[in-house]
Amino acid sequence: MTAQLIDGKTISADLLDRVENGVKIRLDAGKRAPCLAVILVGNNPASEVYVRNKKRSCEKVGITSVAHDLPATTTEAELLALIDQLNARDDVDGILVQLPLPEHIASETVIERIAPHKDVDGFHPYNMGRLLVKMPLMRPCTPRGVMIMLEHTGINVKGMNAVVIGQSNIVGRPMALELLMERATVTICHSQTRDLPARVRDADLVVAAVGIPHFVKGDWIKPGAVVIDVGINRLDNGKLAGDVDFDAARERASWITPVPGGVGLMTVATLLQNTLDAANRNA
Ligand SMILES: Nc1nc(=O)c2c([nH]1)NC[C@@H]1CN(c3ccc(C(=O)N[C@@H](CCC(=O)O)C(=O)O)cc3)C=[N+]21
Repeated sequence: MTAQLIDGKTISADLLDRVENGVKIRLDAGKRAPCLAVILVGNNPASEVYVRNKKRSCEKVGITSVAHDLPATTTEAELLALIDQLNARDDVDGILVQLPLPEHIASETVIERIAPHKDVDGFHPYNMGRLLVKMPLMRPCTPRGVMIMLEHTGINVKGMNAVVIGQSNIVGRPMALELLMERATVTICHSQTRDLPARVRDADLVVAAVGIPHFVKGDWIKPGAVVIDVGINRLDNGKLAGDVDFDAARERASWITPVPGGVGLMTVATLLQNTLDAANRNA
């Protein structure tokens, strides 16, 4: 069996069209365009690329983006003061602080400072807690994007054995909560999990979010399983690789996401959906 591709390009383009439409509906109703503030501290080249992509996607759908590019020497107090200003502005709907931050800044402190209703990343403990109790407000972009991909593909996770590999705050944990909300039987695996291959072999749905290229081997995949690859790993040859050994996994899975062209594109599109949702709730 060769898996069918879950195509992030098509599905994210579809989502961006829906967001663009949502923006038009606001404008027709005499409301202003949604506005996203993007804060970048320092000059991590990967972060600069991501932030540029976010800006370009905003333009495409008619969302206003305001860039705050700060030097690497910015103090935590200065960053917190900027967030306070943006929190207080009625014309800013979403605030995104690009991660990772320089080491002298505590990202937990920064994330907690963002007003929860402007936290378009969904990383604030308030928003994580809302997801935990099945009252989601702002949902983390990557897991929400994965759920949109599954729905678009017609995959119903109810009753599936879902294995999430990775327990991070930004992907693994909220991914598990999203799948649980749709009544999958969810297992979160991590670096201390015993016999990970055995866990994966039992999975109808695998979400790989480890950050190690080709970490998940093809022969771990149960025949017919759905494979979602969240990994974005830059190899020495400059190419991008996922966390899954794609070529081998593809021979066993029923559906699989490619890298690039998979989940990453959904993350950005979902960020814009979150920004539109925030604007519609706020003003
Ligand atoms: N506050 C914050 N929010 C984030 O959402 C956030 C962040 N910080 N820091 C960095 C990570 C990474 N991230 C990606 C977004 C899009 C692609 C993406 O579009 N990938 C494409 C193209 C990749 C390429 O060609 O470079 C693809 O997979 O096909 C990847 C990774 C968001 N992040």
